[in-house]
Amino acid sequence: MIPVEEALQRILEKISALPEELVSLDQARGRVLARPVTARVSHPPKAVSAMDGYAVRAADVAGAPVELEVAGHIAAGETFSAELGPGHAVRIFTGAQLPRGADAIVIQEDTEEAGEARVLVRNPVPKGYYVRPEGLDFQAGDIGVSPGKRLSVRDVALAAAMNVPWLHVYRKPRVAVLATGDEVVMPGDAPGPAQIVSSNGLALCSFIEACGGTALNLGIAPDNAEALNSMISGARGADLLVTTGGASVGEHDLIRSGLHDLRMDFWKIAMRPGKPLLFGQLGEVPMLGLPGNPVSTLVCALVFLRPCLDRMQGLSEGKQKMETARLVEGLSENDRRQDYMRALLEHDAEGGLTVRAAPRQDSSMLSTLSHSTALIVRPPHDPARQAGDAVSILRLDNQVYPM
Ligand SMILES: Nc1nc2c(c(=O)[nH]1)N[C@H]1C(S)=C(S)[C@@H](COP(=O)(O)OP(=O)(O)OC[C@H]3O[C@@H](n4cnc5c(N)ncnc54)[C@H](O)[C@@H]3O)O[C@H]1N2
Ligand code: MOO
Repeated sequence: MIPVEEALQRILEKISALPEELVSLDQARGRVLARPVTARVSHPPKAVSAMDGYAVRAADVAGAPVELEVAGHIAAGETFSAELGPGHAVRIFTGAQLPRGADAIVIQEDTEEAGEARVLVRNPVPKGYYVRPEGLDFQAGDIGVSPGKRLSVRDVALAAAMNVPWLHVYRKPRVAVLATGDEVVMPGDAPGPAQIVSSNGLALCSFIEACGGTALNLGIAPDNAEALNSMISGARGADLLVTTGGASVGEHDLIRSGLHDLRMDFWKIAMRPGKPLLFGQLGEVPMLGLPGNPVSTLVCALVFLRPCLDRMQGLSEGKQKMETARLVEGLSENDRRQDYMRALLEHDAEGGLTVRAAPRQDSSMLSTLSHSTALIVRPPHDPARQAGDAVSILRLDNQVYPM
């Protein structure tokens, strides 16, 4: 059994960033940027008013109250060619460009009409008051978003404002998913008397999509080598193949022994759940063989599949972010497998983070996994722990990237 860290390293050695492609902005959210977003315009392109009111010279209203002559009217989108002379104001609206000579805005609430084309300004305003100077937000040539970032809605908004309608992003990883086993049927089908419903195929597809990949669901292969080889050939051309089930030692477990084109790198790791994990290459396609127990499949997806998807998309992260929490109840000594225990996060009276392991850790129990908010990660041979001891945890609520 090889350690988890070594297994991850050996997997990642075989995974690299996919080529770039160009996408339109409306397809860009959630993709990982491959080249910088560089502003093609400045924002605002010229100084503009931040309020509805009057553009003035601050020096003219220094002795307010004072009356000014209204020399014109500028709405957003209009330009005003004349220069604002001393003793004059121009009626202006939010987003409209300031006339030359104006250096401040008086909001309309602080004015009064004073006859035909005249306005009374009640109070003085400083230079620059309610003026958005040219390039306040960004200047043409500024870098808005740097490569290697997964694009948020805010990044898309910024790229749009920078007038960059197409972005270079890494291609989405295409990941083929094959579930195996005579005992599992597709969700929605009626299970036979000794059958259960397959959760793993759909769970993996949904995990892959949530991590920014495209899942190719190859269905469920029965436990016979011919059908398995035929169905798995559907993964040709994918960037990665993930199987679930059939990875262990039983005579119906065919993933390790029954695949014609498999070149195995390693099998079996010091991890619970997830011991029979397999990694290799099926033809040209890297292949991750996950154990069939549903919790094992998903914990392995978090620990191994997620870093692969990140790397293929050009993200440098990849490593899971560990935190610490104090145990609510003690734990007995760990054996030689790194343990990922399903658990609930809580807070103590002082607001400190605490964690409580689920009473049953059976790797078939999806209900426990679904209700858990964290995994307690215990290294091999971790000694017995008492209530109050600090342990490492992985949060389950923020492991998949925020939408
Ligand atoms: N003698 C031994 N038996 C087992 C060992 C071992 O070392 N020696 N390892 C155990 C461990 S740990 C695990 S994990 C499982 C993994 O076995 P497989 O990867 O071969 O998976 P299966 O045997 O096919 O299935 C295990 C379990 O999961 C259920 N399953 C399978 N596919 C799905 C699916 N798509 N959706 C939901 N549930 C699924 C299946 O019905 C079994 O209950 O092996 C242990 N045995
Ligand atoms: O390692 Mo298995 O994945 O414990 O249940």
